[in-house]
Amino acid sequence: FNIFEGMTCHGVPEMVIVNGKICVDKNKVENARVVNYDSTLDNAVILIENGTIKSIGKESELEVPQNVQVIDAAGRYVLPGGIDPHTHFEMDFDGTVTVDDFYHGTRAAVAGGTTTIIDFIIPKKGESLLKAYDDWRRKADPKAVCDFGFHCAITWWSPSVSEEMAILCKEKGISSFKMFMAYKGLFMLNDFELFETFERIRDLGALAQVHAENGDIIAKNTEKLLKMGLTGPEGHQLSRTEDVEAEATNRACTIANQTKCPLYVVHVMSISAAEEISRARKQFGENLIYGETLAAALGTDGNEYHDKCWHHAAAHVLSPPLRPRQGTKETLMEMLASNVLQSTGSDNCTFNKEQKELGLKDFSKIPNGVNGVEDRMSVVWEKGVHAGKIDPQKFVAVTSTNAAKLFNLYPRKGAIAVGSDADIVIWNHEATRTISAKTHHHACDFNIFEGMTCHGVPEMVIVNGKICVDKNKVEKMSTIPIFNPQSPYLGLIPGGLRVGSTLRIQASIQGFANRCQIYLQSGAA
Ligand SMILES: C[C@@H](CNC(N)=O)C(=O)O
Ligand SMILES: [Zn+2]
Ligand SMILES: [Zn+2]
Repeated sequence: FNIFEGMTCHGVPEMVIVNGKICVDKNKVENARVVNYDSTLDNAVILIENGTIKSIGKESELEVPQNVQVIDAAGRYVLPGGIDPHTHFEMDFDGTVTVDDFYHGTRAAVAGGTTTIIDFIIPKKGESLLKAYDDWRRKADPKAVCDFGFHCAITWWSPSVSEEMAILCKEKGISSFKMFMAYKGLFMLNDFELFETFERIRDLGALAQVHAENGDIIAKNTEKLLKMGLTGPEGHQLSRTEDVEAEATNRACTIANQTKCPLYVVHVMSISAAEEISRARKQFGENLIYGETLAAALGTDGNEYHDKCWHHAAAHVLSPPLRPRQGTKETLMEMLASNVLQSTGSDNCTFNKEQKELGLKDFSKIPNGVNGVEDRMSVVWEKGVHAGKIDPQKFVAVTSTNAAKLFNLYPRKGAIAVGSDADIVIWNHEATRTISAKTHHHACDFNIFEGMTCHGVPEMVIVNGKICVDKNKVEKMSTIPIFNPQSPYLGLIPGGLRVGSTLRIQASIQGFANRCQIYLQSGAA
């Protein structure tokens, strides 16, 4: 009942800004060119209400409610918010912590057009996975300004780990586990353990991920190079050349095939490793093997390790390393175009100058990791769409939808569709931006894309229906909400089964059912 029923009033709030966040809950995007991974719709209108996409269509087909805030998207692409499936905010790496915490990291993500991130819970060897989960939630919940999910790393193996994996799947919505084949003594598992973790992951209906480098070869090479007196950052790449990454990629794909466990190879950094994935997908099936590359691998290369400035070279140290091989960036983009690789992450794992100096005398002590979560979308647009290698639909696939499908977020995330979350980017494909640590939103003091000019700028970023970045209109508004009061943790749909390149998602009873369409492969049970 409304006591003012039928009363007509002058004075309508067109925009309500709370703590710098435009909070009006009804938006209408018009004159939109809506691009999903499989379709493009011109002159479309999107109605958003309470954080969800209410309807999409031509103006004449829709009932536009009162006091709706109108956003004109004429001349722009309207894309699903980016999903970055690989970040490490506030992560302890061998005794030092990444400087991008969940506030700076998610703020940088949203500033660049990414509206969902999936970070990694990394238990120490011997540590309970459930305790590590709680630790990461304590870090993320109070600070994240966009939705987030988690993968969990398996850094040691025992019956208790196996047990806790099931609890993470069933009660916490974790549906992917990462094993390290490198970082000997810190995170690394041996082949016997890999085999058993893959079997467990298969039985849980989850997805295995690997960091594919041969950790034993790296350890021996590091010893040799340091003994020869080669301590600089160039030693990092020399200790783990492409073949060391390709060998482990091959081995992981073999174990996936032997155990029939679906595998997603993270941060594919070389042509050799990508070729292994191409072969494995042909030999073992495209439903079993998936691959991800990084903005870093698409936007820069291993020649940076020979820079005369030690800090510049050390700032580019991550694992697997950037490759000096001519044509690597272009080939990895072609592998995305031809669906040998399915997604792009950032592996955002940032350390400042003083932290990188831990390796001043020994390259193996340089904390591994670089930035990428803010610039990933623009780098992929510049090296992909603007370079004529992929079209806007494929851009959506590799920066958002494929990750949503692989990690059980689709169609809630990764689509502009009725019922999906209103995570939307208004993308100006003609505008350019020049990347710099002076203007980025990261907490770190270095940007590996410094000076790079990219076509493709997120002019407006809408997160769960709230305008969080608005480059053109409300200048004074803080570009990102101070923090998101309710915890935006995405309890992923547990136990999603992967059938083919789409997912058959078991609708969970926890209320996703009405949002989650069941995709049954033709002929699937
Ligand atoms: C530890 C983490 C980030 N660092 C990196 N990739 O060098 C990873 O290996 O993914
Ligand atoms: Zn890794
Ligand atoms: Zn990583």
